[in-house]
Amino acid sequence: MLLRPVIGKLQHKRVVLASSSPRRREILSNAGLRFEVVPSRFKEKLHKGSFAAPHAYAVETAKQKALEVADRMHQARAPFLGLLPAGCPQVSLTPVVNRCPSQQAKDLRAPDVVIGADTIVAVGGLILEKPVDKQDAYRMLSRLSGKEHSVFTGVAIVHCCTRDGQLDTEVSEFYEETTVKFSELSEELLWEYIDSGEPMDKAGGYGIQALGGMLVEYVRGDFLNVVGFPLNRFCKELARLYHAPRAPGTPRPVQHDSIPAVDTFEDLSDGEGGGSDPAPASGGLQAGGARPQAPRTQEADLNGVTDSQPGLPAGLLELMDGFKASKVLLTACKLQVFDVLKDRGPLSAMDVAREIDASVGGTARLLDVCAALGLLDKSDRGYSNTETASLHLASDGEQSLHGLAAYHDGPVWGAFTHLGRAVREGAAWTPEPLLQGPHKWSTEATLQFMRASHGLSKLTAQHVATAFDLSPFTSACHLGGCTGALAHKLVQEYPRLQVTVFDLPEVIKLAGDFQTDAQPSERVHFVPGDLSSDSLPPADLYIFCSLLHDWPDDRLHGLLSRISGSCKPGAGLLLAELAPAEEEEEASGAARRPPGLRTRGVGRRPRSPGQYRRLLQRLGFQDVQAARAGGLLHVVLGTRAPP
Ligand SMILES: O=c1[nH]cc([C@@H]2O[C@H](COP(=O)(O)OP(=O)(O)OP(=O)(O)O)[C@@H](O)[C@H]2O)c(=O)[nH]1
Repeated sequence: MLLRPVIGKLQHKRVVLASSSPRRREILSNAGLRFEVVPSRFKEKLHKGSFAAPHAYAVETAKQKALEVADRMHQARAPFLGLLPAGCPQVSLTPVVNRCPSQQAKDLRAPDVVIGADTIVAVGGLILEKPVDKQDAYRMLSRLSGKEHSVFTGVAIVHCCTRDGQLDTEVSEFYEETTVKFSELSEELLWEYIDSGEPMDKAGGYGIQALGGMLVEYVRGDFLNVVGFPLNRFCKELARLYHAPRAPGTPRPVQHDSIPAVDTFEDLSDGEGGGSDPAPASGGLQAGGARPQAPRTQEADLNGVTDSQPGLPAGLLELMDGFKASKVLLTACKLQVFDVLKDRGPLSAMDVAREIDASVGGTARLLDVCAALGLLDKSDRGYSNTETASLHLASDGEQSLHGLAAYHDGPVWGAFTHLGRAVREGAAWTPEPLLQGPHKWSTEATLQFMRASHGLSKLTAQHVATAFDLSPFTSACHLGGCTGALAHKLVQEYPRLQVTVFDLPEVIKLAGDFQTDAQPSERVHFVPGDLSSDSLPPADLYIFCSLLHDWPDDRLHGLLSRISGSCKPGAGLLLAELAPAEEEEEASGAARRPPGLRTRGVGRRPRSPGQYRRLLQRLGFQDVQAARAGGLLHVVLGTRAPP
């Protein structure tokens, strides 16, 4: 695999993307880079007039963004130290395996590499950034109408290391220019576009990757550079940094004791360290088990002197104390910290303590750790939610995962607290209510499970519904469809589609509590039943979502062959299941997999799309295709062949 070695250069490092841009995150994760996201707080207000050229402004802003994050992460190590027992080494509180997609918690290791970027549009001597309001977007877009302009993205790659408690950084920076020509835009088109809301968080007021693409006559240069990150140039820069032959006596380009010497990279073959090898990130842990960092042997230190001491087992230490960060997050959710701060921050610790009815000292400590984990922002004026916290950790809102947090803090935490007993007795690693079987679930236990499932389904529904064009189907049945979150998304997307939600009677009875639309769709029907024993409602598309990944093979084969047997030729089977850890990490370093809702423990490794494809083909399905759904799931669709 020739593509991987370049990105693979960063594989064993703690890489941080200092950007809130979802586009940058996607570009880099699609390229297989593993990283965390810590948005920069650097205010983009450098004096433009003091730069000789627009690109210099973009590069300097990118650099300041990255340095601010490197510095903050370095500072943020302090609040954790008090949490560790005396004599405990300074290790991460958060194992990679527990990182939720958007929480990107910080840990105690300083980052190895921080990447910052800034995209601007330059036209007629002016620099355009993101519009501040609609009028500003109008001014920008009318300036671009009918003309060519340049898009510059400045990028800074900051290598960090800590010496005697001080942060040392070394910056590589570059920029890329792309020329874009707009068609003449009528007033009507302009306002329609502005009213779509798309321009507001985009440099120059347009998104070339979406509706804005319709305004563009041609592009000269790297398209991804316009979208926000010049991937091609970035890879060349990595290759230059890590491959460049060193003239005798010249310093190594990267001065960091956790980055292998240039010579080491030069020797890497594809199979060894170039990225196709699912070796762990530095000190990181993969779902399914600890993979301690390989001991460091002959690496160069700052002065080029080799150090033959073996490295510390950072991965193991992370694994040992990672649960603390989870508990901090779950506790803050349970105490409604993120609800109190939503739309109201910054608030002092005292104000928050009053609202959550807790001690001031205890609250201040909790808030500090949340800030160090990247869940809250802390300033002189107090604490406020990060965007992620407001979006996913407050209890209201379309993308809230509050229910999932409560489920983990309650039944899942309980099950894992008694893991030793479960192992001794050979019991499943399963929350007590699920263990007893659905007919024994209390209403509250069922509701708690459904809240967790509902949050996760709402988050993934759009991706699943649109991974393939399902418009040829007129009836679908979501098996284990729980609250109907996916069903409602499907009927929104496909106006001809009728969807049946099939789930246990206990679940269906309570599903009505989760309907938020004033007018629930008449095209969604709920049917109670048991997958393993009852006959399935007729449909020309059957769907499973996040249900089967940890089922044993025999049970899975049994169920799918029953479905295959009852499908008419041409009927579809769509499986949207968790991607295996290494695949998901390849696709998205930032989007790490949260524990599956129906995971019976942390046991079975999810199947790959190839495994599902082969299984479906064996069961009589043809034209089996696979697609990725939002970094977390992969979706496989097959059509029943004539017998
Ligand atoms: O065609 C497109 N052009 C630009 C974009 C997006 O625009 C923004 C540019 O803003 P900036 O570089 O300041 O980055 P931010 O979003 O503020 O994130 P940081 O946290 O890194 O400052 C960028 O998101 C581009 O992706 C686009 O989407 N399409």
